[in-house]
Amino acid sequence: MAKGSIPSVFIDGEAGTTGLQIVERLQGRRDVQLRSLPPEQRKDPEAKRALFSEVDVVILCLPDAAAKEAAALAAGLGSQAPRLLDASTAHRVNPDWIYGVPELASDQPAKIAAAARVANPGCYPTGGILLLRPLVDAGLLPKDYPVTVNAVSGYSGGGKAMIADFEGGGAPSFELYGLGLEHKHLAELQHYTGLTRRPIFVPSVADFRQGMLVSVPLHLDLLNGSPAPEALEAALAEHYAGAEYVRVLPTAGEAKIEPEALNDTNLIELRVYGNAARGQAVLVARLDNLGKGASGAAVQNLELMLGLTAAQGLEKAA
Ligand SMILES: NC(=O)C1=CN([C@@H]2O[C@H](COP(=O)(O)OP(=O)(O)OC[C@H]3O[C@@H](n4cnc5c(N)ncnc54)[C@H](OP(=O)(O)O)[C@@H]3O)[C@@H](O)[C@H]2O)C=CC1
Ligand SMILES: CC(=O)N[C@@H](CCC(=O)OP(=O)(O)O)C(=O)O
Repeated sequence: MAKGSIPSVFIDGEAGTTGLQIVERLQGRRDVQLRSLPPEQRKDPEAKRALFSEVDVVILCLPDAAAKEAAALAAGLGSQAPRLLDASTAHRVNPDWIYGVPELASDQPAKIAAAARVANPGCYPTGGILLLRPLVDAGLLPKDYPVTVNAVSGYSGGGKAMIADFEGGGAPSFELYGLGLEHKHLAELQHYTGLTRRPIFVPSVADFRQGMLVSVPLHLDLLNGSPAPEALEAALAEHYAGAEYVRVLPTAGEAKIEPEALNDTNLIELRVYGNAARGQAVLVARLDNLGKGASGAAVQNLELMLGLTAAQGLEKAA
């Protein structure tokens, strides 16, 4: 039950890249009351503790260490504790938290709706998991398939520091990274796809602010039943039938795709590029790293947690 007549939300880290975009998405909604701390108190634990006890949900948009501190602070409030929605990497494979990908399985929305603690997914895993999990569940992709996930992100994915680097001219126009093969998203990527073999993940960042492509090359003869590319597309389409924000689209003969088309939306598009004669395919997800990859997903989860509808949110306050 809400602490007031309209559910209240505090965004801890509202001055950061993800936090600001959630504020933008929630501002003016009549069905949510946004609470805030004065800038000089935004890192003050006492001020946070007082506000945490007054609100229904705290959205954590903080670095991992600060997110863990905030979660501990909330836990210390006992029955006054707010529900938490954490945008950081800190709790994504923690069994005490519910993973905030509503499209993961048919019972996931209900789990998110009932959860006291929800971990918003990472931007790259959102693409990788939505591409791969239905193929694993359908028995097409063997769980021990040697999966490689390649991806490119806009530089806002690196938060305020990376934005300053790129916009200040201090960054290269394109760069591969994560080449130590220990990227922080690997744990959730493997856990929620159900893969038993650790995937190889090769992220990259380029000189555009926002947008993302995640791609997975596949050798079709190594999949169960050597499916045609169309069978992979059909399995994805069947899994996401009715999913509001996921579109499974034909490639329509196109052999290229750019990353920015879904910016400022909460949509994700999934495509299967295939060459049946060569027995090869590439799965591609396109999303906004700050939309379905972060802030849009957070608002989608918040709506589930509070029983709000997206349509209500579109009616701005008079
Ligand atoms: N950018 C993206 O595409 C995505 C980011 N995320 C995750 O969201 C979280 C936030 O990232 P992002 O917004 O990009 O990062 P930013 O660096 O842009 O913002 C982080 C904000 O948190 C503030 N902060 C740090 N410590 C505290 C504290 N103890 N109390 C209150 N505020 C604090 C920072 O303040 P100050 O400026 O003073 O340091 C800053 O304003 C991270 O965990 C990130 O991994 C998740 C998905 C995508
Ligand atoms: C371009 C860039 O640096 N991207 C970030 C991921 C952004 C993100 O989604 O991070 P979390 O969801 O885990 O918080 C990175 O690779 O660390």
